[in-house]
Amino acid sequence: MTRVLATGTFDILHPGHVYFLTQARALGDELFVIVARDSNVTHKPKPVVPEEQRLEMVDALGTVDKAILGSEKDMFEPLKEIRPDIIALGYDQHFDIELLEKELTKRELHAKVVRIPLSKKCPLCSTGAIIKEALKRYG
Ligand SMILES: Cc1cc2nc3c(=O)[nH]c(=O)nc-3n(C[C@H](O)[C@H](O)[C@H](O)COP(=O)(O)O)c2cc1C
Ligand SMILES: Nc1ncnc2c1ncn2[C@@H]1O[C@H](COP(=O)(O)OP(=O)(O)OP(=O)(O)O)[C@@H](O)[C@H]1O
Repeated sequence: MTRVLATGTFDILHPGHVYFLTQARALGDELFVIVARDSNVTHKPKPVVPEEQRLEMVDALGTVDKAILGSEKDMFEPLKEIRPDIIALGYDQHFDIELLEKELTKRELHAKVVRIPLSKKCPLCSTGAIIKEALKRYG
């Protein structure tokens, strides 16, 4: 069994997320997802949807075998239990593949890190774009 791990904020689900998770799932036999904690989303505006609700939506997707909320303190903590064979990174996730693999090896975790490309064009395949459109109409 090849276990794949995908991570992300997943604030306001859209087909880009479905594409990312479907591609990640296709890399192995089962897909685990770590949903980012509200307190850790500092690289962009805070999520509109609270973490428990983001988790509930991701966990309900057919492609996802198990979704959990990440650690608030240490991103490597949940990996000790999940022990993924492959980690799928999104096209815009700010991690360097080599550096991440080195940090994993240091902790005796031996996952291959793979980057999933951007999906083909779709009108609102970005949480930021959905929020902008909603503000234009209702703001
Ligand atoms: C291997 C790995 C483990 C992660 N573990 C956590 C975690 O435990 N808690 C958390 O809040 N974020 C964790 N993250 C970070 C986020 O889930 C997410 O990748 C990050 O916020 C950037 O993605 P985004 O642009 O979708 O928000 C982890 C990321 C990676 C690559
Ligand atoms: N259109 C897309 N194609 C492929 N992957 C995507 C797409 N949109 C999001 N993802 C991936 O899904 C994961 C979670 O995405 P995230 O929660 O950052 O949403 P987002 O729509 O990219 O947000 P924002 O628009 O605020 O940057 C990330 O790994 C991201 O790269």
